[in-house]
Parts: sequence; C-alpha cells; structure tokens
Amino acid sequence: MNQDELKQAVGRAALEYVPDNCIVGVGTGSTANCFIDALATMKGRIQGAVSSSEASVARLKSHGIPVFELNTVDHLPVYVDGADEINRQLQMIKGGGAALTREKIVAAVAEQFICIADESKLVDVLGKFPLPVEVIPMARSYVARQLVKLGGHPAYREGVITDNGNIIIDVHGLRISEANKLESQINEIVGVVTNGLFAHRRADVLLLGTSKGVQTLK
Ligand SMILES: O=C(CO)[C@H](O)[C@H](O)COP(=O)(O)O
Repeated sequence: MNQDELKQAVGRAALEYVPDNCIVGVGTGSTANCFIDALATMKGRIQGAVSSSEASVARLKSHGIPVFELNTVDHLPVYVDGADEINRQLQMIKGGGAALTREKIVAAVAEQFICIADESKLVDVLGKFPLPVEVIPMARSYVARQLVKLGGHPAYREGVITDNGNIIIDVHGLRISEANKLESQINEIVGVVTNGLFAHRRADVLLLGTSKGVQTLK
C-alpha cells in the first residue's frame, strides 16, 4: 500500500471508535480528510461534527455532515486527528497544517483522542519535525529570541496566517526528551498562543497504518 492508501485505511479504521448518535471531533490535514470521507459513509448515524479548522468545516459540509460550534456542545466522546510525529508514549507534534490551537482545544474537550497516522509518523524521539508555535503577530521577534534560549532554531512560516489571525514559528533542531516540560515552558512565553506539542493531552489510541495492516497502540 502507498502512503495515501495507508491514510485511507486508518481513516476507515477510526470509524469503529465513533458511537452512534454522537457529535464527533474532527481534526485537520490529509489523514483527517480521509477520516472525514469515511465518516460520510455513516453520516446518518451521527448528529454531526465539531471541527478544528475552517478547511475541515468545508470538507465536512461538502459531504452534508452538520457542523456544530464547540461552545454549543458539552459532550464529545471522541476526537480523531492526524499527527506530524508521534512516539510510543503517544505524545505528538502537531500543527504542520497550522491548526494546532483549535486542535488542542477540541482534543481537550474530547473524552478520547484517536490519532490516525501512517507508519512514517512513528518516531523514537520527537523533534525532527520542526515544532510549530502559534504566536500573536506583534510578539514574533520576542518569542523567537526566547525559543533560541530554549535551544531551538526558530523559523517564521512566511505567508501563513492561522484561522485565529496569528502567525506560526517553526522550531528546528529540538531533540525532545521531556515533552511535558517543554510544552509548558514554551506556553509560558508571553505572546505564544500555544505550541504543537501534545504531551499533556496525548493520544489515547494510535491507529497506525503499516504495510501489514492497521496496528492499534494504546
Ligand atoms: O496537526 C495537523 C494540522 O495542523 C495535522 O494533523 C498534521 O499536520 C498531520 O497532517 P497530515 O495528515 O496531512 O500528514
């Protein structure tokens, strides 16, 4: 199977975790898109979805799946999303698609986080993928200097504005051994909205697409 087929396989496999009649949390990116397409096949059995990005809202609506505002929803049994990197503790780097803040918010509300990924995303140590940080625009230079003090090499992601009207700084050169600590340290920098480390709220289940089939890690 090629990478696209692996993404489709994990997107379909995630349907097992979606209870009947629920509102489901939906992530962002090419793997999450495969989940949305699979979800369309059971749209008559769910109430609808809460989305982590405008792009996913558009894809959900194109399938006729009702989209709810998160503030109107008090129970979200499951959130399904991809990752840029994930380790065996199910801690992740996310935000390659610049949707990290809304992803973290929806994931915080959900009871279960199901990560769907092809096998290229599984790593021993997080940090080869540059860590995305969402930043208030006027704080860009200050935040970059603070990220250097933490040992990273920040790069402004030019031309990208998040759904929240902010910018993204990608931090290169990190080898993340204490993900919880680094997530908190970066979030303490004034001007940071959030960073793409999902260590405090890690995944509960990883559905990993491999050449031998979909493996489940918990
Ligand atoms: O965090 C994300 C978007 O902000 C995505 O989940 C992450 O970038 C993975 O995307 P893809 O499934 O396209 O590889």
